[in-house]
Amino acid sequence: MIRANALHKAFGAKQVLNGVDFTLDRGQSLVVIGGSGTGKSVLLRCLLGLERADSGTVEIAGLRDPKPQALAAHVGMLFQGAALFDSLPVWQNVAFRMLRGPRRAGARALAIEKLARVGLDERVADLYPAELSGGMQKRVGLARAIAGDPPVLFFDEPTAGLDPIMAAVINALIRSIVTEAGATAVTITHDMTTLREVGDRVAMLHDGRIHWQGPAAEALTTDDPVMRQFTQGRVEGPIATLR
Ligand SMILES: Nc1ncnc2c1ncn2[C@@H]1O[C@H](COP(=O)(O)OP(=O)(O)OP(=O)(O)O)[C@@H](O)[C@H]1O
Repeated sequence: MIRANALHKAFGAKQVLNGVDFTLDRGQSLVVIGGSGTGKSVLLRCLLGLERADSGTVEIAGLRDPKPQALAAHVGMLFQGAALFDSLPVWQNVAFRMLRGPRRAGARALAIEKLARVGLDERVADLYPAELSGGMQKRVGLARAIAGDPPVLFFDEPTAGLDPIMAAVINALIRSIVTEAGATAVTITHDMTTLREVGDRVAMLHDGRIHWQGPAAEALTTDDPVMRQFTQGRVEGPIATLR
C-alpha cells in the first residue's frame, strides 16, 4: 500500500536520505521516529510528492511517484500545528475540498459529522480557528484529514505542543479512527506514548536510512543501542548530540 524504495535526497553537500526502504501493508499503522534533523519531514514530503527525491521510488495507493494533486483523493493529512485556514470557519476548513466540487451542498453536514467523530460539538462549526485551543485545532485538523474517508492517513507530530492529557486524547482518537477506517497510516513523532498507542510497526530513521524497523511492541525492548538511546532519551550513546 505504501512503499519507499531506495530514496535518496541531498541538500547541497548534506545527504539527508541515503537509501530509505520500507513497505507498509494495507491497514497497518507505521510510526516513524528519529532525532531532530534526521529527515523525517523530508521523507514525508518525498512520500507526498511535495519534494522530489534525487533517486528512488515511492508507491502509495497503487500510484507510482504520485504528484500531490493525484494523491489528494487517496490521502488525508494532519499537519504539524494543524495548519488551518484562519479566515475560514471551522466547518469550511473541514470540508474544504468538497466546497469546490459537485458535493458542495452536503459539505456542511459532512463537516459536522466529522467534527462529531473527533468529539467536537456542532457549535464549533461556525467558530474560527483563532477561537479554538490547540487541542481543539488538532481535532479540527483530524476531522479535515478524514473528511474524504481516505484509505491512507499521514499524521505529522500529532501531539506536539499538547498537554499530556490532550495528547492521550488525540492518540486514542487517531488509533480508533485508523482501526475503524482500516486505513494505512504513517505517523511521525517524537512521543513515545504515541509510538505505543498508535503504531503497529515502528521505523527509526538514522543516518539517512531506516536503521531499525519492527513491531511496535519490540521497539521499546530491543537491544539495538540506537533505539535504546532514543526511546529512553539518554544523552550517552551512539546518537551524536549537541551538548
Ligand atoms: N529545503 C531544504 N533546504 C535545505 N536543507 C533542508 C531543506 N529541508 C530540509 N533540509 C535539511 O534536511 C535535514 C532534515 O530536516 P527535516 O526537517 O526532515 O528533519 P526532521 O527529522 O523532520 O527534524 P525535526 O524532528 O526537528 O522536525 C535538516 O538538516 C534540514 O536542515
